[in-house]
Amino acid sequence: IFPPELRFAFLKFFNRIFHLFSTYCYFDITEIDGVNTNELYNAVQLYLSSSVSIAGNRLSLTRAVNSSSITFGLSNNDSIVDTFNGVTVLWEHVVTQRQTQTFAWRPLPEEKRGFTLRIKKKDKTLILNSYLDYIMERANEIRRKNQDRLLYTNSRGGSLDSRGHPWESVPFKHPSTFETLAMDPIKKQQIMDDLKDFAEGQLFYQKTGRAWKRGYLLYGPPGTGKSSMIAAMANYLGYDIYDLELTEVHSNSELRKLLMKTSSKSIIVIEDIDCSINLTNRKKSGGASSNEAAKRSCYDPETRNGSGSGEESGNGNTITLSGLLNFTDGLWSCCGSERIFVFTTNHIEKLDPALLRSGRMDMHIYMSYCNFPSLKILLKNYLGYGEEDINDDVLREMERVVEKAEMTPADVSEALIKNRRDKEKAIVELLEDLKSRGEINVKDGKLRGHSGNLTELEIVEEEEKRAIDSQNEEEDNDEEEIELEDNICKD
Ligand SMILES: Nc1ncnc2c1ncn2[C@@H]1O[C@H](COP(=O)(O)OP(=O)(O)OP(=O)(O)O)[C@@H](O)[C@H]1O
Ligand SMILES: [Mg+2]
Repeated sequence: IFPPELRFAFLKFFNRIFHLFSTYCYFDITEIDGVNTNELYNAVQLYLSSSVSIAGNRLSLTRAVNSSSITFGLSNNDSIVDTFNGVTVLWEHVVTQRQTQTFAWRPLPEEKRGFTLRIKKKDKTLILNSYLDYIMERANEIRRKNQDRLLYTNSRGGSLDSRGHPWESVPFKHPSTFETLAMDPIKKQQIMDDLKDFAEGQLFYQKTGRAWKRGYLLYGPPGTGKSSMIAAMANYLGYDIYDLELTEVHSNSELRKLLMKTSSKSIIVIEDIDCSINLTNRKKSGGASSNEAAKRSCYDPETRNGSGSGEESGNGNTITLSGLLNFTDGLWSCCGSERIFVFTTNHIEKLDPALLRSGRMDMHIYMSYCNFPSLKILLKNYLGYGEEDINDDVLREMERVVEKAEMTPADVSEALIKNRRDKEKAIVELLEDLKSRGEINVKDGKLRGHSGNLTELEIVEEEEKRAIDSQNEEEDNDEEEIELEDNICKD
């Protein structure tokens, strides 16, 4: 009887009256917002999956790509009650059929899915924002926990994939953990505490005005567990790893782009930093002592202060140390947060002292040859033997010779794997091996501890001191060079 316009206006009016007097307000979170996927929808789905109990009558089960576990979800048109800060809310999963599409850039799913959140009007201002933030955070946490770590590499040499990403990823399933890592337990605990403080330190970093990042320099002979330590860190914190191949990066700006495309909660690794690129002669490159170079640097602010992005030309690879330091330390390092930088090297003395200066890399970790505490961890890992399972004399003998032998944990692991079927034989052969290597080292005077009376800690300190001394010398030379440059400029 009524014309449709009138009917529509009446319904609208009625709806308004209804909402005016209703004690609830409703929020729709649709799966697809226009043509884009709505991140909040996925987050809510994941978040609710942690609150839905398996006891429900009808649940939807999903297992995402790269995920190692199954998540439960609300099935169609089901609802669930949740509480946050003492406020109760209701979530409903709404699924309706989509009307047939006439034209679309991208085919949309046939079903229109969404969540409706019902909150009491009086609670809306109290919780809405913080509740949604909390959901996003929880969802990220669940995602990280469910998903296997990812290992990213830039080995494609600067080319981008179809989505414009310079990084290529593979699932990362390294079994190394701090438990299996053979090193001094006290040092290990310090590193674990440091990592934990970092991961939980958002407020601290905010309060102190520091960028939320941390740098570790791992150094020591090959086979002492530097790469294993990185894997253990990633497994401990649940972070992804970005393995940065510096030789594949052609300029400082490319390095910056790579950094911008890394996600937070990740470890950015540069392995063998001394070998991957010649970063030592940053100011001397191109013969800076010649007049011509000095003149050029006078007019080129980037070369002059050594801290600009300084894309130098000439050799094919124009990435510079200042570019790298900007990457880890400068303003660019702060785009994104919660990042850990790890550099590894076998020769700390070859590194530019600028990298070693205090504040650059927050922690310098020396991965040493196998000592007695690490040996005990390896025996436990590979043979399942605790101290009580090994003959006391054998154990004391091992303790006496292990440091002289200068065997890396990789060598010891090899020796133990070889005889893992016959544990007694493994112990005997390992002891023989340790003894014979120790004797050879003492005979050749190879052990610095014997010839120069230095302990391991002193050796480490000596190496770092030598590196920093050489930096001071270099700075003196640089000052002379700059004076020369200034004179040339004045002329
Ligand atoms: N500290 C350690 N604890 C447990 N296993 C270790 C340790 N160090 C080495 N290993 C064993 O030796 C193998 C090689 O170690 P890793 O690759 O971590 O050494 P690295 O220090 O990174 O060597 P490189 O300097 O050559 O890269 C590992 O697969 C691991 O099984
Ligand atoms: Mg390694």
